[in-house]
Order: sequence, then structure tokens, then C-alpha cells
Amino acid sequence: MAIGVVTRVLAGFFDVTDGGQVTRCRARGVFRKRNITVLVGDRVQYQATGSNEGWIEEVLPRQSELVRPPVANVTQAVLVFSAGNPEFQPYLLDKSLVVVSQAGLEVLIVISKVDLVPAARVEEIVTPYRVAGYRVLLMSVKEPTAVDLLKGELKGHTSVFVGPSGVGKSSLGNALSPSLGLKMGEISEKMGRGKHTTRHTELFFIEDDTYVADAAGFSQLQVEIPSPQLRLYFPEFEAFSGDCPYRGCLHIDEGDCAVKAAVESAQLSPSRYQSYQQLYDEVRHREETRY
Ligand SMILES: Nc1nc2c(ncn2[C@@H]2O[C@H](COP(=O)(O)OP(=O)(O)OP(=O)(O)O)[C@@H](O)[C@H]2O)c(=O)[nH]1
Ligand SMILES: [Zn+2]
Repeated sequence: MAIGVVTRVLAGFFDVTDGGQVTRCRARGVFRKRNITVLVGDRVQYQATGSNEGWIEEVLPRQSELVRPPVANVTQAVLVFSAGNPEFQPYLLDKSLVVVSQAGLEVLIVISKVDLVPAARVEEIVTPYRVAGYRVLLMSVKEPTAVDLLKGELKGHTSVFVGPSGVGKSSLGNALSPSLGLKMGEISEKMGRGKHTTRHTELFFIEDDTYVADAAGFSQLQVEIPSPQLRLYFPEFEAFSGDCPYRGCLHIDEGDCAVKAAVESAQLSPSRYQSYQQLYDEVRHREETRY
């Protein structure tokens, strides 16, 4: 019996990838009885019955399960944001960071199109995130070696690629695997026409134990964290919050707040703090209007 990863779910069939080889499998009826849905990303035991055909015998325990997109065993989110064209969007990045951290995923930030803005601007964009402890990769089509660094960061992970339209996800996907690039391009084209197409998530084999899924719509997810806990998702605040006079200081309206003081003295990034404030307001607003 072999073990593979479900990379595609079709009507009644599942593509199981094992070392880059794809076997189109049916699933035993027992899964329906046991109320198990086989998801993209599931590790399965399967039995090949012919050339490229087989049966899924068992679904191995899941480490994680994302609802949107419905993918099992995702371990890492790659957040792709461009330095220019479209302009860097700090709030959307900061919000996405909170969402994926909440989902328990490892995070890699990719700043793309760094060739389009001056080096000093790239520094300005990137520094707050490095200070906060995030891994950040700079990417440019003019710097193909960056793709090797990205491959290194993907190794051993099942990653979802997340990012706004036009930041260069298809170009990146293409550099990793031509079929991945094609799929990513296809999706955004449809979204651009404003159509709501239900599309199936697919997992792309990059190398052994290394897969990538694209995740349109991920950034539309809401932050489901209670407002008092939001501050914990801005890890760089912690170096200062110990000096806030109120234990449990939210760093919003409190007097003598050490985090706000650090923002004013530029020891903390004003842009990151602004994102925190905006997110806090959004969550508070939802909490207040819920009942
Ligand atoms: N200058 C520059 N342009 C880039 C870079 N990467 C991608 N582009 C260009 O940016 C445009 C958008 O790239 P895509 O790869 O289609 O971006 P995407 O994120 O897939 O965008 P959607 O398809 O809208 O989701 C294309 O014209 C690319 O050629 C880069 O590193 N530098
Ligand atoms: Zn404070």
C-alpha cells in the first residue's frame, strides 16, 4: 500500500500524487458511511489497481483543516504583496497576517516587484516586518535567484499563496511550476471579469513533501479574534507593553501607554500601529452590533 497526497478532487475521483506521479482514485464507500470527506491536501493510503488508477483505502489523520479554501494539512501561508504597481497595501497585509496566525499557520511574507521602487522605499516597507520577527523575501522578475530562496522556504510545507490581484502571484507560480502559474492566471482573469465562479482548489506538486495551493478569497476572511486579544497578534508590541501602567492595556485609549509612546518616538512602526487601531475598531464595531 502506498501513501500519497490528494491534489485534486473531481466528481467521484481523486487525484493522488506520490513523488510527482498522479494516480486517479476512487474512494471506498466506507468514507461516506463514516462521514469522512476527502479533501485536497489529505494524506491517504491508496492501492493502485492499474496504470494510473486506484482506490483510496484510508485517510490519514489531518494536522489542520482550512475552511476557505477547503484544504487539509496546510502548514504555511505565503503572503504576496507588491512594493509598487499596485502600491503596497500595509493594512491588507497586516490583516492577513492576523488571519493566518490565528489559523495557526507559519507565515512567509513576499514583497514582489521590488524593481519598481527605490531601494530606500523597499527598506521602509520591509523593516517593520523584520523587526516584528516575520520572515520576508524580496522578489523581482529581474532577480531570478530569489525564486530559489522561495523554493527553499517552501520545502517540506504545504503552502497557500495569498495576495491581492496584480502583485505577481501568477508570475511567481509560473517560476515554481508552469501549471501552477497557469491556474493562478486563470483564476484572476475570471475574478477580473467580476464573475463568481465556483472553482476547485488544487494542490500543486513542487517537489517531494512540498505543495502549493492558491487561495483566492482568503483575504476576505474576517478576523475572528476578540478585540482584547488582537494586540497579541502584533508581536513587536510586546517589547514595550510591559511598561504600560495598566496591566491588560489595549494600547488604544489608555494614558501613558508605552506602546503609543514607542510609536510616537518611531521605535515602533506607525503604519503597523495604525493597522492595529483600524482592526481593533472593526472588531469592536462587530462586537457591539452583534446583539
Ligand atoms: N516590474 C515587475 N513586474 C512584475 C513582476 N512580477 C510580475 N510583474 C508583472 O505584473 C503584472 C501582474 O502579474 P501577475 O503575475 O499576473 O500577477 P497576479 O498576482 O497573478 O495578478 P492577478 O492575475 O490579477 O491575480 C504582469 O504584467 C507581470 O508581468 C516583477 O517582479 N517586477
Ligand atoms: Zn499600552
